[in-house]
Amino acid sequence: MTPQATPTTKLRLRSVSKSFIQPRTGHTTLAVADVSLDIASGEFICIVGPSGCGKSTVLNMIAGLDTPSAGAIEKDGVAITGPGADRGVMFQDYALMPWQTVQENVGFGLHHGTPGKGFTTQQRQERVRHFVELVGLTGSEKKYPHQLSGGMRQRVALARLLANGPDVLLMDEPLGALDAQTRLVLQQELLRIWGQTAPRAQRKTAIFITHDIEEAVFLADRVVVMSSHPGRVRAVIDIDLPRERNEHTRADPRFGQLSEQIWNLIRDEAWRAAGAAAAPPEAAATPA
Ligand SMILES: Nc1ncnc2c1ncn2[C@@H]1O[C@H](COP(=O)(O)OP(=O)(O)OP(=O)(O)O)[C@@H](O)[C@H]1O
Repeated sequence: MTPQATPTTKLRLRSVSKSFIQPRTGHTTLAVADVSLDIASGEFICIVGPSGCGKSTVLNMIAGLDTPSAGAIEKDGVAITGPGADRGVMFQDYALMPWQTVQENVGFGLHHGTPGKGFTTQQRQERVRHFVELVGLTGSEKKYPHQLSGGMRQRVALARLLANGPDVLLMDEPLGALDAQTRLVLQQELLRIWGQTAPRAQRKTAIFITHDIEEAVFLADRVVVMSSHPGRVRAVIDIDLPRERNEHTRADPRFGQLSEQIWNLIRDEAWRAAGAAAAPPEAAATPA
C-alpha cells in the first residue's frame, strides 16, 4: 500500500516502475519495479545498493530526465513531467565548462537560464559571490577547471547547483571520483553547506546516490537500500545519529552498527554484482 502523504512531503514516488526497451533487439529490461517512497521537505536521503540496481534510474526520473513506465512521481503534490530548475542535478564527473572560470561556471544558469529570471545583473553577481564563498572558493573565482583539484571542481559544481536555487538537490555519486581523504572532507563540507545545523524548514531536500555505505550513514537522515533485478526498495533505514555530524560521528558505535546493518542487507548481491558466484559465509561471532 502506498504511504499517506504528510503535510511536509516534498517528493512522492507511487509504485514507480521503469522498463528500458532496446530499439535494435526489442529486449526489455525492467530496471526499477514498484518503488514507493515519501521524502519529507528538508530531508537528506541516501540511496545505496549493488551496481545496476536502478539508483541512477530513480534519480533521473525524479529529475524528469526519464519517465516512469508505470506509477507516478510528484513534487509538492504535482506530477513531475520533465526537467525543471526546481530540481538541480549534480554528477560524479563535475560537468564544468572547461573554457569558463569558476565564477562563470557558477553563474552560468543565472546568466543564461531560467534560474536567473527576476534578478538584476548585480543581484546575480552577488549570488555567485555568495555561493563561491559558501563552498570555500573565494580567491579562485578567476581560475579555470583545469587549474583546480578534483575536490575544488566538485565545490564549483555544488556552488553552481545551489546558485540556481533548486529546492531539491539530486546528487548522483558526486564524490565518487575523489580520493579517500578529500572525500571525507567534502562529506562534512556538504553537510555544512546543506545547513545541517539549521532548522529543517530552511534546508533543501537532498537525494544522494552512493556506493559507499559509510558515506550514506554519515550524510543521511534515512538510507534507502535497493536490491537489483529488478531494482526494488529492500529497506529504509532511519539514521538516528545526532546532527551535527562531524569527525566524532564516525567513532560513535552506532555508526558502525548502522553501517554493518546496511552491508548485511546488500552483501550477497554486492558480491554477485562484483562477479563472484556468492558471498563467503559471514564471519562467525567471536566467542565470549
Ligand atoms: N538507457 C538505458 N537503456 C537500457 N538499459 C538501461 C538504461 N539505463 C539503465 N539501464 C539498465 O537499468 C538497470 C539499472 O541501471 P542504473 O544505472 O539505474 O543502476 P545503478 O544502480 O545506478 O548502477 P551503478 O551503481 O552501476 O551506477 C541496469 O540493468 C542498466 O543496465
